[in-house]
Amino acid sequence: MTAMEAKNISLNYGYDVALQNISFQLEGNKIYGLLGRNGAGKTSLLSIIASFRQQTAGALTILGQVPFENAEIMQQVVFAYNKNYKEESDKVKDLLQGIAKYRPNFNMAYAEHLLTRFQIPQNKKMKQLSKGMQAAVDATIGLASNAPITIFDEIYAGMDAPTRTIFYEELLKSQEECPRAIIMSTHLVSEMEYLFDEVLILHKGTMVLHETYDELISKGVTVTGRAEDVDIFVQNMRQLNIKQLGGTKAVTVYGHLSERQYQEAAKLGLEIGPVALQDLFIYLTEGGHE
Ligand SMILES: Nc1ncnc2c1ncn2[C@@H]1O[C@H](COP(=O)(O)OP(=O)(O)OP(=O)(O)O)[C@@H](O)[C@H]1O
Repeated sequence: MTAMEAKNISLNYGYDVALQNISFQLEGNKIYGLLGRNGAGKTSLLSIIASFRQQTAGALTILGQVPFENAEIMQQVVFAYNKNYKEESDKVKDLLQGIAKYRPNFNMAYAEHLLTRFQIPQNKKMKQLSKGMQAAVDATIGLASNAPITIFDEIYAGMDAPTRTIFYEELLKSQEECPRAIIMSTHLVSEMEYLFDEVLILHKGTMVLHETYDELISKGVTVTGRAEDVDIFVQNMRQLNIKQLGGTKAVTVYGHLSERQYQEAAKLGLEIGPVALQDLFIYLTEGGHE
């Protein structure tokens, strides 16, 4: 089922072009990783999906309808981002109760379970929580809303590693119980890649890639073995990453290996392993492939 469709979306801020001719579809039961370097346009795109902004050109539909100023559809989208709670005197539990009122699928029992796991005191005022704790409340709102389109815009950066791990665990569990389209923009590519069913890469306001995680990861391999043998094997290939430890070298290359290359690698005793999404991401957004 198509949960969202963008057709030739563009966004200008005055004379600045932030998004150019973006088209893609999201299905209702997948986790999407939205990657892009600083200023690529991720937040701009997510704000349009959440109806915080309107595109300059192009068409967007959510569950078959135009979302902008459409109250019914806006309830179906939750946009979790690092909100500024400096002035927020509401206690955590009151904030959640307020949100639950206009979110038809909000699961308060689950929200309470999440707050307990994140060790957030529910009776504290929002403005009295630390940045990381506020981010955990943003994550709680995003997960407990059970919205068909759930967006997390880089909310993880302020969370410490144990909190992020709890968030990832809960995200996967919650997606299994209540599948939806989840879009996560991130810079934490290597620690989050296992979450993604599909990956979208924005670069300078254009969508340079939208593929399943498995397709994307098959675009490269890592060749490991004796340094001299690896050097000869990869000499005519596009090298994305090189690591050397003593006489052993691991080189990540872009492209598929032929059957003959696999045989040659085996003869040389080279190990062929997967590519890290992070290496592909850096390569695809460095301009090296253009
Ligand atoms: N309110 C605004 N007014 C003018 N230009 C803006 C505005 N918001 C964003 N931009 C510009 O639009 C472009 C895309 O910004 P956006 O915030 O969408 O990128 P991003 O991919 O989310 O970046 P980051 O990873 O750094 O958060 C940038 O060139 C930015 O300077």
